[in-house]
Amino acid sequence: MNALAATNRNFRLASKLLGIDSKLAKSLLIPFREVKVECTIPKDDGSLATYVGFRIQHDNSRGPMKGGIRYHPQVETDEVNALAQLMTWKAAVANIPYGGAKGGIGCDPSELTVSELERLTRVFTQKIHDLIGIQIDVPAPDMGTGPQTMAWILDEYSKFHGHSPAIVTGKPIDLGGSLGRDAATGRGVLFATEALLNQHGKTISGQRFVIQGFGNVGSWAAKLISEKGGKVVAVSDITGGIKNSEGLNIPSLLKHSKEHRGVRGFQGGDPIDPNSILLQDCDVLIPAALGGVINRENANEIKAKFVVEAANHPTDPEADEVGFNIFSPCLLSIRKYNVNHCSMLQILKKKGVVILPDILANSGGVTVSYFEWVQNIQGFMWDEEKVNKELKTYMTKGFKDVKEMCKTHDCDLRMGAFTLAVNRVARATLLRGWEA
Ligand SMILES: NC(=O)C1=CN([C@@H]2O[C@H](COP(=O)(O)OP(=O)(O)OC[C@H]3O[C@@H](n4cnc5c(N)ncnc54)[C@H](O)[C@@H]3O)[C@@H](O)[C@H]2O)C=CC1
Ligand SMILES: O=C(O)CCC(=O)C(=O)O
Repeated sequence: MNALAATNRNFRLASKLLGIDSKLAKSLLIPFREVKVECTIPKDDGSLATYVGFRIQHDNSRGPMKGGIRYHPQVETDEVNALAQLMTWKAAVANIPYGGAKGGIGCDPSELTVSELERLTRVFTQKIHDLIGIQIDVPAPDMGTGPQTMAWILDEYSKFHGHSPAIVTGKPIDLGGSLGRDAATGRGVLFATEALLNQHGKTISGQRFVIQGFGNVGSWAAKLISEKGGKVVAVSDITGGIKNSEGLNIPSLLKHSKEHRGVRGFQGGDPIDPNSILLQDCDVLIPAALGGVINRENANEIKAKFVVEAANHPTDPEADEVGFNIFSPCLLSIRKYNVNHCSMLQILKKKGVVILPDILANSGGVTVSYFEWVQNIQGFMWDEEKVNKELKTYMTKGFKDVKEMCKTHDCDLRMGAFTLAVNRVARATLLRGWEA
């Protein structure tokens, strides 16, 4: 299922559970603004190249819109729309005062030089600078981007609007970035996983973890989990996969990955086909790369007991469902019975796999982005201990709030997170008098 259809499906299920009428549901679903820009830059060899950029702003009822900028060949309208909508729900689950947005450029950053990336980022910023703003829409890093990308956006934006550190988060510390933002999504994944395991009478230590993706999120999650005594038995990235049933030495793997730009060739384990990573034997599977990777083709073969969604929408609803589509009468006339009936058909659930959904599991990144924005606005820097302590408080509260919604609506964690989020955004929308 395409990313947008999948996200819309989760939204519709949640609004039915909440009893939201179709008029309000429509105004919650339709994006505020969708921008597509052509970015033409000179390449280092003197030729010209054009890349398509997007900024999609989904909702601002709870505050300025917030969300990352992704550089990846698969960036296109529906994907960015889905990611923007997920940001709205994620910020609401975390209970931070933001709406949702997402952006990106359809390009392969590994094929561009640093100076080409800088020119592309600056042209993209020139095209969207009047649509973003400290109280309007605040970008951040996502796949294929990082602190340097944010520094270029900050600099280009500041040429038009004066020095504006709060225009982006996830920027370098020297330009007003927050201590702890780099690690925040991975650290949030650790806190959320701890909360989940504790509910099941388990701790991080003693569990075997498999992680897909060894970039910002995957590598920090691996580091923090292994420091807590978790055994990371396999990881993969775009370059390859590596496995060691005794547990990989994560500090050595991090060093190798930095030096060789990927995990391939690491000597502390056996190489595996990266396409087999999700099927490796483990207790906790952490997809931390692309969307839609757990799908009806592989869901039956997943051996993990827990899936912690560090990536955005890694689980295709077709992995949750068999012969179940969003137009089925079962969903159109949904009642609690029908949701349970439909969930009976879910592959992963039938296997007893517990899924910690993305909008909760990876909300640590945007939460510390919020702390960064607050620090910039106040002109006062927090120490890292305070950042990490506050992050733990937010992640633990998010988990508790989601569990309460699960109890109220007798639903799984994904629907618990969606009902929590949609309810909060719906309340803000109604209070503002924005119902369509
Ligand atoms: N950076 C952040 O703060 C946040 C990121 N996320 C999500 O986490 C996921 C990862 O993002 P980042 O770590 O920031 O990106 P990144 O660009 O730092 O790392 C991406 C990783 O995925 C790997 N990868 C790409 N294609 C792959 C494939 N086909 N198979 C295996 N590995 C593959 C890359 O080699 C790299 O290791 C994305 O879904 C992103 O939207 C979610 C919340 C916040
Ligand atoms: O830090 C942020 O503002 C957004 C991070 C992001 O893009 C995400 O959570 O998917």
